[in-house]
Amino acid sequence: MTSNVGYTPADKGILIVLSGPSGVGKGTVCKALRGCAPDIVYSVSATTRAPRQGEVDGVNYFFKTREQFQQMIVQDQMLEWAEYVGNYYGTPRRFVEDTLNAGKDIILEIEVQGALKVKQKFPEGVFIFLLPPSLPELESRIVGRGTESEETIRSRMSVAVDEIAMMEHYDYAIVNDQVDFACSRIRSILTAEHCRKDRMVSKIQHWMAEVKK
Ligand SMILES: Nc1ncnc2c1ncn2[C@@H]1O[C@H](COP(=O)(O)OP(=O)(O)OP(=O)(O)O)[C@@H](O)[C@H]1O
Ligand SMILES: Nc1nc2c(ncn2[C@@H]2O[C@H](COP(=O)(O)O)[C@@H](O)[C@H]2O)c(=O)[nH]1
Repeated sequence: MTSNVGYTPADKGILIVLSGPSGVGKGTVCKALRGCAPDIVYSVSATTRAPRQGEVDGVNYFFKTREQFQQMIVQDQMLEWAEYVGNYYGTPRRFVEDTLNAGKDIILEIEVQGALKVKQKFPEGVFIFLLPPSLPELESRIVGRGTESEETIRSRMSVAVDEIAMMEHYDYAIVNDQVDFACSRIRSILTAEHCRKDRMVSKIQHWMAEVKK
């Protein structure tokens, strides 16, 4: 018999974490998911990194100074946070909790250190790791995006190998060969996760209690 310990009650949303090395296509896949899975809510992270061209505060990230970011940590506003290649990144806690409590699924696009912290708090979450078809293809995607300096690309590529080694802590791994395939695999995972009997237990227990009344 499997235990339902740690599983989200059926009336709560599912927390999905999407990680993968820089340039693998997390942002691109999430953007495509917005079109094909409009019910999923997206968590907007806070960061001390400077905005890239076209990035909008409050949409892509909440852009913060280091002082503001530290203040958010001290005030317990972060579900998790991590330092990645010289900048801080973190997930505002309240929005995630409110979304799950409202019964909606939410996706966090975050790196591996933060993902492990989330896993401690939400072991019932669904942890998905996005892989590149190869390391040369990963490098060519970061370079091709044209947003990073050569030095930053080198740093991100060297972290990438260690990040991929952390894949064992995730529930699913998807190769982002084509964006639409990656999206449909994520949707399939989510459909299956919604059907896990463990997630249904609290609902069934409620029905049983009603019948016994
Ligand atoms: N399946 C794919 N095939 C080819 N190119 C892709 C694919 N997915 C994403 N890309 C391209 O790779 C580059 C990096 O994608 P994206 O910015 O989404 O990566 P990311 O994982 O979010 O990176 P970061 O962690 O640095 O923010 C972009 O130029 C994007 O268009
Ligand atoms: N631990 C967290 N990691 C985050 C968060 N938001 C984004 N990220 C990850 O940081 C790197 C770099 O992002 P970039 O936008 O500078 O390319 C990437 O792996 C993101 O997934 C967060 O809130 N917490």
